[in-house]
Amino acid sequence: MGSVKIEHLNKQFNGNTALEDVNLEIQEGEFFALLGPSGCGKTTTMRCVAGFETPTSGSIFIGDRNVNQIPANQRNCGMVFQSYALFPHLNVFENVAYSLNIRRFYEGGFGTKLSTLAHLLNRRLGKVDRATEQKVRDALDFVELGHLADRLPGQLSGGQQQRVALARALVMEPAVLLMDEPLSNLDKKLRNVMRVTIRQIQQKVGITTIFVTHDQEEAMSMADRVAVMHGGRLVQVDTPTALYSNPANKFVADFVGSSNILNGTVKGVNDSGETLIEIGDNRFLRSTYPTNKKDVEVIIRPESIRLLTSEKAADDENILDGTIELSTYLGPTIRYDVKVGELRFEVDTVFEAGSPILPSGTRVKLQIDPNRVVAL
Ligand SMILES: Nc1ncnc2c1ncn2[C@@H]1O[C@H](COP(=O)(O)OP(=O)(O)OP(=O)(O)O)[C@@H](O)[C@H]1O
Repeated sequence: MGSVKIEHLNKQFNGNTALEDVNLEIQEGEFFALLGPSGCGKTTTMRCVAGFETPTSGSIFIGDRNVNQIPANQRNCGMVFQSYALFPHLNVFENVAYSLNIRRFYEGGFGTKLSTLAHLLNRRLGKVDRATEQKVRDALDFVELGHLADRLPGQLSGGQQQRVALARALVMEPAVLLMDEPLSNLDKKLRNVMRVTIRQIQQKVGITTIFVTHDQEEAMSMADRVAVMHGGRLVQVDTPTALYSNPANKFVADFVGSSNILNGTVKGVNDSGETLIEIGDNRFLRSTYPTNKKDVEVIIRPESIRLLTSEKAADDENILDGTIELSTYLGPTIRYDVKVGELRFEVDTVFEAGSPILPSGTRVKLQIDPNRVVAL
């Protein structure tokens, strides 16, 4: 069983809190991302699961088993790191075979220990018997590196090295795969390719995976569910779509995608049950988002705003008059910075070939769907 449960996990380093009451349940086969800025506790959470860090308090279960007292090498977790951590003097095949040999050493009887040690002394730890050779070949074929089995890591690209690291973790058939910023050393294009590769491999194997990243795009595009962390605490655990459309607070809204965040005052509820919010400058927005607060933070995604150039647009609370201050061409989209009185909005529109990019100074109207106005 590869499910993971974390209960009331706390971790302090020299009296400083790194994790505070972290509670998580990760389902078997789930691809789960831990997302947050540097220092928020992602790696510490993962290291506690792996057994490299001892919790100050709290419990960790892998399947039904409480693993608090179980050493790292018996937790059946596969690890993939940012740095690949391959042995430079062993070829690809030997690197993948390494962990199998180590297990053989620990689990084998005296004779096996002796023969594995002999390999070690000969610096031929990668050599395996026929029974395990097939496993290594299968793992390499799985990550499509069978043809490079004889290469040294230094003769591979970053993406290929990371696939070797993945094969080395998977060959052990772990219950849980733990990946700590595995794509951070790769350039953007390769990162995008590797996201798809890792996700496809994970789905094929069906292995429970915990993936640590500070890159929201990475987490959102790969994971079934994402836990957003901040200051050692879990802020929100949700599917990528729910995180994006219903952020629990300003931190999540800001960290996951870009947002227009305004201070608002709730003025009442109209006949349709919509909340009427004053956003300053005697301007109002209607929101279908229920709130019982008076002072709220209004969150609107840049792509939730329609930019109208027609003077004829009907007057409505949710149509604001503004002026374009800056137009930025981003390839598939155009980002407009629009001034509305003292307020500023970022608006994303889809770029259509042949249609003009509106220049600074253009008078526009911003139409905001009440369903897309989040009030927190
Ligand atoms: N071995 C350690 N000794 C002391 N403090 C530590 C140790 N490991 C982590 N910390 C502290 O615990 C906090 C959480 O660190 P952690 O590495 O888990 O964060 P992170 O979210 O993974 O950050 P990053 O994305 O930069 O790796 C940080 O304040 C860090 O300085």
